[in-house]
Amino acid sequence: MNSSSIIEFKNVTKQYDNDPAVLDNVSFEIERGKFYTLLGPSGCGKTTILRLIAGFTEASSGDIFFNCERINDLPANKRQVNTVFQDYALFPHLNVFENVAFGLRIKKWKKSDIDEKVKEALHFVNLDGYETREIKEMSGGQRQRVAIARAIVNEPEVILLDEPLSALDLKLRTEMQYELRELQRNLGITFIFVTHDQEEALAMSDEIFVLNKGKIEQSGSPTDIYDEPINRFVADFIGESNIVKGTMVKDYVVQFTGKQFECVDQGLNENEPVEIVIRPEDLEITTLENGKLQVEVDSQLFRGVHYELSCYDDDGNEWLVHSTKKASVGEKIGLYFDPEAIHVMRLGETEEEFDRRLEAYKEGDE
Ligand SMILES: Nc1ncnc2c1ncn2[C@@H]1O[C@H](COP(=O)(O)OP(=O)(O)OP(=O)(O)O)[C@@H](O)[C@H]1O
Repeated sequence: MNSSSIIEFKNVTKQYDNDPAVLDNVSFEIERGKFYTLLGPSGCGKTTILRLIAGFTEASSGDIFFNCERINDLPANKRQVNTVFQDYALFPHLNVFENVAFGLRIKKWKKSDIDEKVKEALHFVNLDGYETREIKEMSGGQRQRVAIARAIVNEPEVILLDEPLSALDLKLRTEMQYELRELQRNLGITFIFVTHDQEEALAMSDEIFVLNKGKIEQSGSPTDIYDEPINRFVADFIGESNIVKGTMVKDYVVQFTGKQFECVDQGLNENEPVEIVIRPEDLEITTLENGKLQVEVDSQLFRGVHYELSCYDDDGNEWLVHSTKKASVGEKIGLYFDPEAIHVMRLGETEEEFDRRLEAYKEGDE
């Protein structure tokens, strides 16, 4: 275990009865003081990972470490973690102060210490002066803050947050994203946040784990995951993408749609079949002659900041384009892109193989 790691999963599997594994031989490390996000579609196992860390459920096999100690058999109340649930799980009959103080009262803290700690926690979440308010008199965003205050008052080493923003409307949700991120930086506590919203994950995290069907497909920083998705699932799940089949002709040359293009990838085999990702915002509308691809515009929507065009090439591949320029439906246009805009994905590449290739690519960049 790395010395900066606080949690480690080693080959952890979770299975209910004879059903397929909900988590399938999952291994990862969580470093102290960072903001992690578990991202993936419904049912992929995100909450199960949180429950295993919190001690609300047991692993079927594998080892879970906390500060280098194996904690598989440690009861939930002995673990240095607190959970903020999706519905906040506040006590409706207690006021704000008592909700936050609850854990400290159970630990039989002195009244004066409780007063001080609760005030401090409420200050951290911008709820000074709300001590005597009833929970039912609080808005969704305020309830969320009470739930966070209740988690931080125990000074856990790790806070687990299970879709804590999903009940909020879009504007409040965006505000709370900033606040949560700020709070995590100020507290320096490790946050493990669960969401199925990729934009939220990209905006908030130091590290993202992308999960699918009980496995981690890819882990890395938001930019690594967005710019260099390991496979079709990650590319599709994180933002919109154009994905086509191609062939790596040789280092720095890739072929797709029957043409060869300069790219920045190297280290793959000659003539290896690959998949190509180009993000819609990396495609520029230009004249037919100046385009690297020639397409016909099938539909166009105004999205406020940009136009979203759906276009087709002669082979029937769809190309999504996000552009501040507009075109006309039925018009034939050219699409231009830089070599850096082409992301090459190896078919069936493991995360280790991919990481080695990403490192080599980054070193070549420096
Ligand atoms: N107690 C249980 N018994 C049987 N199956 C369970 C149990 N708890 C969870 N599961 C199954 O485990 C799988 C993963 O569930 P989990 O709650 O971890 O997913 P999730 O990624 O958090 O999904 P969501 O975003 O919908 O909350 C699901 O298929 C779920 O039905």
